[in-house]
Amino acid sequence: MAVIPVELAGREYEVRVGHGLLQSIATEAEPFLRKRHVCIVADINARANWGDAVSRSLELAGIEPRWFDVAPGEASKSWDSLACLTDWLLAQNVERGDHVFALGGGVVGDLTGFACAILKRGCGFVQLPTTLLSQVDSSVGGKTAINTPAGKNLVGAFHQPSLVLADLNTLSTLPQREMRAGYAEVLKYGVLGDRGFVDWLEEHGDAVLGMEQAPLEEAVARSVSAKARIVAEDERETSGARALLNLGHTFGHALEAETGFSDKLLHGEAVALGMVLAARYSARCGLMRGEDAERVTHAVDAAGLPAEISALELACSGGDLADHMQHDKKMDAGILPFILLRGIGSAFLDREVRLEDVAAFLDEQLQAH
Ligand SMILES: NC(=O)c1ccc[n+]([C@@H]2O[C@H](COP(=O)([O-])OP(=O)(O)OC[C@H]3O[C@@H](n4cnc5c(N)ncnc54)[C@H](O)[C@@H]3O)[C@@H](O)[C@H]2O)c1
Ligand SMILES: O=C(O)C(=O)C[C@@H](O)[C@H](O)[C@H](O)COP(=O)(O)O
Ligand SMILES: [Zn+2]
Repeated sequence: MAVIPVELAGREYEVRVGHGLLQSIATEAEPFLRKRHVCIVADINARANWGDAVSRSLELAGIEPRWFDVAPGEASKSWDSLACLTDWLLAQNVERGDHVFALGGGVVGDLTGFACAILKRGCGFVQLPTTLLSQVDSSVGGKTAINTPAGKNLVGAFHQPSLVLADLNTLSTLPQREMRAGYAEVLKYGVLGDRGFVDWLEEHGDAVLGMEQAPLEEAVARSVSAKARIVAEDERETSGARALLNLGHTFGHALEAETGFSDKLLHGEAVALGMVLAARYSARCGLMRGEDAERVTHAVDAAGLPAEISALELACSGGDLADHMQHDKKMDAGILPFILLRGIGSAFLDREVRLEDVAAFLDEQLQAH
């Protein structure tokens, strides 16, 4: 098992990455189980596959699990779900000192984390991520949110979990498409700040996607360590360091909005395509060599992720996509900083980008091929 600390000003929590953590959850999470029952917010597919293991461990320790089911999909990151969940948590008499557990992917983690941020002005929570994406990214760092019709994650809070248990066994039931989507965020850590990790993924990516034990554990642990380092440096995305984790997301969130947060494009797929667009735009601006942009495109394509926006056959213009970007949370005094690349492993925040130029670039990309 790998144990990665997330060190914040004055506090710290652990991300544990390993096999079989859920079947000993009562021991792993013992300090956060202070009553004879615990509230668990669960994605229904995660619960169907892994709920019994969790229940068994808790019940053996004399703790009753109380379940709140969440339907799969982005639609659950909504005001309606948040209202139902907070009402249910209140009905369970959750107190500020209690911990609510989130079992599932990023949707359940983001929704539960936000509910816990506002419940009685803040109660504890523990992340039990069951998708590759949530293990390497969303369960760590305390960004919690729901979507609104105006865009992605537009209402939320920073609220850190007290513990993250990433049980790699849970990935054995994850559909391959979801594995690939999570792999996009793994690749992101390399492209934004660790060229050596990109080299490693080029060699071991297939083994990671094939869920071979050692490479999978290494990929998850390296990703979590990269995220923990950045979050420790800039917990609330104020200095610019954390904004680099948004590589591919300015494009990606616009694509998710344009496709209605639907299954047509999963978050990880949008990020993969967004990374390709950020790399190509960087090359077009003369910031990065064209061959490095091609290398990013190839890494995305080789993982079975979408690399060409034209293939989505969107009925929109570059300007429409740029309009979605107006809601981006990085927008500052009318300027939207973009995360661009000087090379693989060298992302930076560019405040000089003109949205009209991005729109023109996207028009070219929408028509290419
Ligand atoms: N807070 C953050 O820092 C952060 C970071 C990255 C992404 N996100 C958010 O995370 C969300 C995407 O998360 P995701 O990719 O985990 O998607 P998800 O939560 O929608 O889960 C993906 C699918 O996998 C199923 N599933 C989950 N675990 C399973 C398992 N073990 N076996 C079988 N099926 C399982 C779910 O039912 C769902 O259909 C997006 O909303 C994104 O915005 C947040
Ligand atoms: O943790 C972060 O910081 C990230 O940016 C991680 C992203 O992968 C994640 O999708 C995040 O939710 C996007 O943040 P947002 O602030 O653009 O909503
Ligand atoms: Zn993301």
